[in-house]
Amino acid sequence: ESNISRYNIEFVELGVVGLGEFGRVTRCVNKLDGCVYALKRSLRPVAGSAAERAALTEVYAHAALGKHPHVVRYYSAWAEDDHMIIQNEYCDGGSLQQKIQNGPLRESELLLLLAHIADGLAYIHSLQLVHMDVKPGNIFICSGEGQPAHDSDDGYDDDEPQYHHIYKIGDLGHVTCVSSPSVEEGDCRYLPKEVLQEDLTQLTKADIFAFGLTLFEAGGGGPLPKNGQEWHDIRDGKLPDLHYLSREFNQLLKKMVDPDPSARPSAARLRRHPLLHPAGNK
Ligand SMILES: Cn1cc(CCO)c2c3c(c(-c4ccccc4Cl)cc21)C(=O)NC3=O
Repeated sequence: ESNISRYNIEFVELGVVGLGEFGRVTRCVNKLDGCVYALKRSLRPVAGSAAERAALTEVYAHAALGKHPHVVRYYSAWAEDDHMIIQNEYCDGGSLQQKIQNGPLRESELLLLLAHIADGLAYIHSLQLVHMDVKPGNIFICSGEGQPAHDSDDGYDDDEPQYHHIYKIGDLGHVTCVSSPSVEEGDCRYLPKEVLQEDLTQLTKADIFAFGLTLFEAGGGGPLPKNGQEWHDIRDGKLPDLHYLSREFNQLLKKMVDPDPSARPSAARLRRHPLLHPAGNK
């Protein structure tokens, strides 16, 4: 282990924000620009392995996706000491999975999540790419704290930080192109039946399915089954109602997880959904 690593030269570790078989994610400040980043450090995958392809796909996807307000931003990636390191935007509000652990989101919050992630997915799909691992653990929250939402002379006291958090899609390790012959399956709890059956003809709708179950779980419908009869019931369109949510929202969730991928709304359609434009309903 040489300690002249770029990681140690350019960054100071502030804390660990994630640990897993994938490696470890730390919150680091870059000594040069003074900004805080999330750095994932994982064992360098074996040359020629699926893990190496996934690691390269992740970096290619980040480079191709560039900057978007609802996709976690990529800054750099490098290899050292037998490890792979990717430097991304640090989202200070934790993941949606962590937020759900404190209780389900109310409908107004679910609509913000719907608007932001539909926007991010529409962008990814517009580049002929698909995420393939949409789930609460891969959606991160930026508090957006401090940026005054108003200009200075509108009567709001400026020292009051404005809280309006932003949801972003992260972890592009399963990204592939819509016409890809091969797919690295994501988390089976969010996987639609057609992908399991190797029907890869409508991959953007697999992201919509996973996003529908993500919203269902965020609305208190979890925990989701990994297999068995309950898993199949959901794929047969039997998604339980969430009684404290509106009928329209429940109908939308059912459309997003429809057994027929063609019946699911595209991300672009979701962005225009009446639930997101109440004024238009009058
Ligand atoms: C576990 N974990 C916790 C966080 C911080 C949430 O407040 C986190 C982040 C990322 C990632 C991440 C995911 C996949 C690939 C690379 C990274 Cl850095 C993982 C993260 C990432 O890209 N940006 C993050 O904030």
